[in-house]
Amino acid sequence: METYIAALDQGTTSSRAILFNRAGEIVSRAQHPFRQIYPQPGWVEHDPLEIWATEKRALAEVVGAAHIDPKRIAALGITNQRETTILWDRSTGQPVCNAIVWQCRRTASLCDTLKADGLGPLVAERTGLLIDAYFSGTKIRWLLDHVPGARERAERGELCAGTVDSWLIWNLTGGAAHVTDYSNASRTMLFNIHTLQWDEALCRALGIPASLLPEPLPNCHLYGRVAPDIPGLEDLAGIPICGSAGDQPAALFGQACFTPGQAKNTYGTGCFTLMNVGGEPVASQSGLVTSVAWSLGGETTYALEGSVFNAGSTIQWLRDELGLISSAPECDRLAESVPDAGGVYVVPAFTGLGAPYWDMYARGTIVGLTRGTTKAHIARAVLDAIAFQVTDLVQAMNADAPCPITTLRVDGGASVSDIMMQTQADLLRLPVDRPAQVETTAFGAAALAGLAAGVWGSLEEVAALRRSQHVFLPQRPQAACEAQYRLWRRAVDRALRWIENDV
Ligand SMILES: Nc1ncnc2c1ncn2[C@@H]1O[C@H](COP(=O)(O)OP(=O)(O)O)[C@@H](O)[C@H]1O
Ligand SMILES: O=P(O)(O)OC[C@H](O)CO
Repeated sequence: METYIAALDQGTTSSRAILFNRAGEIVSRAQHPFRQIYPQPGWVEHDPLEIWATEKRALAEVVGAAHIDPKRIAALGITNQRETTILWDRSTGQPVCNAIVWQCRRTASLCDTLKADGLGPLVAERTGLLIDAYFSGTKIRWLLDHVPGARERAERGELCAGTVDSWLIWNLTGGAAHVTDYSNASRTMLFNIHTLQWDEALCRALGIPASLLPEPLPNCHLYGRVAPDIPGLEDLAGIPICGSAGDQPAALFGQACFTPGQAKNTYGTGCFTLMNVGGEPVASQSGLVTSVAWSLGGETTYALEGSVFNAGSTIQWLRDELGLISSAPECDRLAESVPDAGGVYVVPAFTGLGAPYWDMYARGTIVGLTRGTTKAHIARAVLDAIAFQVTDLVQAMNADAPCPITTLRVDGGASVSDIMMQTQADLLRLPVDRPAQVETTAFGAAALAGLAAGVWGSLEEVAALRRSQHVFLPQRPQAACEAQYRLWRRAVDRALRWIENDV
């Protein structure tokens, strides 16, 4: 009889659920977008109750659509937008305010203070990160400082803090489990990636009581079971929740990058290039960070990572704010209608720039406009910008890693764009390998849960499920690509340090 594995993929712009069978095929899927809340320039929030409601609905729908006996679901895996921070009441389960999203820059000045206080080297050594508003630590601190009564309630042990994995597992287990996995924990700036525990010195430096934090656990682990009384999920009661990872390490896992040196890039709201660097963290000299990718069977695998804050979100901006396109695929069609961007460069530093620049004060810019610039050139420049940013990451990674990347595996919503994938291969001078199944993030979570539940017996079995759909090879002359890349770097210079004070 067929066995199924359910995965929740809680992304920045939508909540998804996917049901996989043992062959790793999608049996059913459901997806619900939710509100992006921008209370001030540079600030981004989500409503935690909306995240839970949309994820719960998606899960109920995938099971309903598959017309299967829910008892055939062997395991539930969770994957999530990382760093986004939620604070909630331990007894009522009610969030104390909106979630602060990973892209939010509100703690930029606090980060400057921590840097000025000389905390940078300790953060790098213990957590593998650098000090930036991106990571959860300063977001928790901000909530404790700004939500009335929060610090007192936290000190009395009345509140829970967590990233979205913690929030979902808490809700799915009816409040029985306040946990996180090592990959998510390692994005907080509070987690020691060597000892796999919360770091007391960093918690103290940020003024965060340890009682607030979830229990950090490995990625294949029985975190809890679906509670019996969740409206809409009654049929799923008792299903073990036994796989969890942040969406980027989950994609690395789902892409079967199990050998050190293998790398992937995910083209979603942002872009995230991760390389499996094996059992020891790598200290980056090039503006990358190191996080726990996963920990299975007592063995921890680390990933070198470059994160770009705005990628697919730039296509959404063309659609929603500028009204230049009515859908993301239309961006491809427009871009394909011109031979190149006509000298236009878009730097989508809407919320600053992440790796390798790490400039919280950069802002977006468009340069190279002429009277002949059309919206097709802008669309093309946006797709180019995404590929340029990934080129920045791969170059940094090649400088840090023991051996250079030989193939880039790709996935994520925007990886369906052929024109962008071709541009990527041209710029990198590398094969860009897109799998048949681009839902690698959800599959990674399902694979972790399926391994824990014994649906799959080994990493080799999981790796055998991956198929390439298309491998893009470099086509354009190298000299032209290099000239274009040099202009990109010049455009980035124009965007850096655009605003000087706190956002
Ligand atoms: N045909 C397309 N061409 C280019 N980009 C696309 C296309 N379809 C979707 N996208 C982009 O993919 C992104 C969504 O990817 P997804 O992996 O679902 O993101 P997330 O997990 O961050 O919510 C959106 O930002 C959207 O602009
Ligand atoms: O929601 P995504 O796929 O853009 O991923 C968000 C990242 O995890 C943020 O670090």
